[in-house]
Amino acid sequence: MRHPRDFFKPLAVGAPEPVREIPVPPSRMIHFFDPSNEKMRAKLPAIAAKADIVLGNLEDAVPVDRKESARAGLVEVGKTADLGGTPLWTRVNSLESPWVLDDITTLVTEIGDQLDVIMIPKVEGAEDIHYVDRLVAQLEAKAGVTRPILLHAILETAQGMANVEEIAFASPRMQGISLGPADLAASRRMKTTRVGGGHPGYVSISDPTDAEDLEVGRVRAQQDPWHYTVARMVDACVSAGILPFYGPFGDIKDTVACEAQFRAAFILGCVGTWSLHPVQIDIAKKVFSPDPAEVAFAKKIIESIPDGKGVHMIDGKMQDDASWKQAKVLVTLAEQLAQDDEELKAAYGF
Ligand SMILES: CC(C)(COP(=O)(O)OP(=O)(O)OC[C@H]1O[C@@H](n2cnc3c(N)ncnc32)[C@H](O)[C@@H]1OP(=O)(O)O)[C@@H](O)C(=O)NCCC(=O)NCCSC(=O)C[C@H](O)C(=O)O
Ligand SMILES: [Mg+2]
Repeated sequence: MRHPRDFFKPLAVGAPEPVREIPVPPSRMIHFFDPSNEKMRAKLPAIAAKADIVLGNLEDAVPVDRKESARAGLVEVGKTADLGGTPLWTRVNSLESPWVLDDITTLVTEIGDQLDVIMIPKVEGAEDIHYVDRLVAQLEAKAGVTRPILLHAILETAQGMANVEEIAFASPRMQGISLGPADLAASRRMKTTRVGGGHPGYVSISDPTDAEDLEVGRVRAQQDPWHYTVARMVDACVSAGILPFYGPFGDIKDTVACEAQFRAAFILGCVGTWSLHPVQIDIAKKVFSPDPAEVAFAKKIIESIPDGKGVHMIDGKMQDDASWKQAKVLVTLAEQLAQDDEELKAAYGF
């Protein structure tokens, strides 16, 4: 284990100094695009104008015969596309794959100053992050990259889940963690073919209203199979000072269920999610920007309790030091998002 005092020294001579605080720009959605797809590359400036973050995906969903062209396409994006200041991320291939070394080497040396975050799939423990951390530092030094590239882990194996805390604390480069529900479901041998979201078999059932007939009057409600995982990921991230994200929702046509899944993650503490299709950008924006009515009530709490202490009744509800802090979370997020968004500024009354 590294000595805490060494944590902020570069891991290679000439690499930029590690960051002390993780930057928190609007991060409501990480929009995935396939850089081997010329049409998607051409549309990227328009997508970047709407999305908080754009991510060139090199891993799953990119066919084997397009791995090289996806990498080259992302280099072209980094060198030529006008993203108007929207952060550019990548998801590289997994660490056991034959492509990842070339992914990281090419991207850091060719477009290291354009790349904000490298997302690492299927992270199983701190050792995976340590490997990438040192490699990226060596490449940053070689290429003269001026600010450190951050790392983001995807939780998508049972082993990774068991080690989520050590992953979150593994390096000062750690920016955040996302849930990878498809790979995680497979790793855990969960019985679902869905990419995120609920399942009609995962339900709670009310008691029967007729003791003789067990079918009568019983209400079934689908539960969220990702509740435990997301909550644990949020705790690991917050305790390490990094950002938790939900992941993909694969049923692109079911915008209603997508919104419900995103909202559950938002309420549990996630700062954002992935969008796989342009339609999911607007859903994420709506869900991960706090509701103006809640923000108005939170502002009322803060205004009514200027020192944030003691017990108060506001609109019939008890408020105290702790609920003042809850209100602060909502208002701080709303203020941050409203800075670059006139519509939200008006909606929140700032
Ligand atoms: C899911 C898709 C394959 C659907 O694509 P398509 O059938 O082409 O959808 P549409 O016809 O509705 O598309 C309309 C137009 O929008 C463009 N489009 C579609 N998706 C994107 C996008 N992500 N970014 C930019 N533009 C997009 C289409 O080109 C159409 O354009 P036009 O013809 O000009 O009108 C597709 O959306 C897609 O490939 N999405 C990304 C999928 C992806 O990245 N998957 C990997 C992440 S999820 C994962 O890996 C699982 C995870 O790791 C885990 O373990 O859980
Ligand atoms: Mg995956």
